[in-house]
Amino acid sequence: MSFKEKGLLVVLSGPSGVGKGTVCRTLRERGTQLNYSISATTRKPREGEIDGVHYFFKTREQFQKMIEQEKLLEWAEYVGNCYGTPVDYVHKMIESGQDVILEIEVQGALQVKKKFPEALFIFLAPPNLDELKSRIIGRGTETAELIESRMNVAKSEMELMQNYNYVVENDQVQKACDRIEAIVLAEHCRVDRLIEKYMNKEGVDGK
Ligand SMILES: Nc1nc2c(ncn2[C@@H]2O[C@H](COP(=O)(O)OP(=O)(O)O)[C@@H](O)[C@H]2O)c(=O)[nH]1
Ligand SMILES: Nc1ncnc2c1ncn2[C@@H]1O[C@H](COP(=O)(O)OP(=O)(O)O)[C@@H](O)[C@H]1O
Repeated sequence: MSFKEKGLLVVLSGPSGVGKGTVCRTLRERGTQLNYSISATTRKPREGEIDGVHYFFKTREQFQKMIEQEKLLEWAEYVGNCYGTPVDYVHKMIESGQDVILEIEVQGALQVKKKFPEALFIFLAPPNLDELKSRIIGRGTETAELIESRMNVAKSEMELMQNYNYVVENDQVQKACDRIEAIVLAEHCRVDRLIEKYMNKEGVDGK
């Protein structure tokens, strides 16, 4: 009989343009054992984005229905569009012992904290705000007006980092990924996570 352990829910958030998408993609390329939740959004697809791969693209009405039917673990309106995490995927993975990572903005992360206080909250921080702006401009996906909106949101988002367990600076992508992998590994070894697993009668007594 083997010991049972639930999967870990990792919430990675931080301001737009800090590099969340890049870091998640790099973790995936490295083969890090994390499952990536695909969010629903009312945002229009960018060039190259595929429905069901990058996001589940929804109309406002469809998104509203998902909220009413309690299909979202959390959701938030961000710079004029709605984004939310489908709850079923997260539960299925965690219950079957697999880790899940959510790449979401800060308001949604705070909602997850209320529902899943045992999740691991990591705030990805830019080296400074000038660098953040350069990254958003460099990505070339936003108009000048949207860049300003995202920068204004970013400044208030930075103040919410105190709600997180860890802050990881994304100065260099590979270093940021090393830090995240180390944090996730350490989290798996925490006594308060493992005590139930090892002290569970079924697990201890079973041969
Ligand atoms: N709360 C919440 N935020 C999300 C979700 N999916 C994506 N986001 C966040 O929404 C923000 C905007 O996403 P997007 O338009 O794809 O732009 P980008 O991530 O800045 O390239 C980012 O901060 C994402 O992390 C979600 O399911 N819930
Ligand atoms: N550590 C880094 N150093 C320099 N540029 C970076 C770094 N991380 C990400 N970038 C660049 O910054 C831009 C925004 O990154 P992205 O992953 O889209 O951010 P987010 O998902 O947080 O909005 C992209 O052009 C990306 O290539």
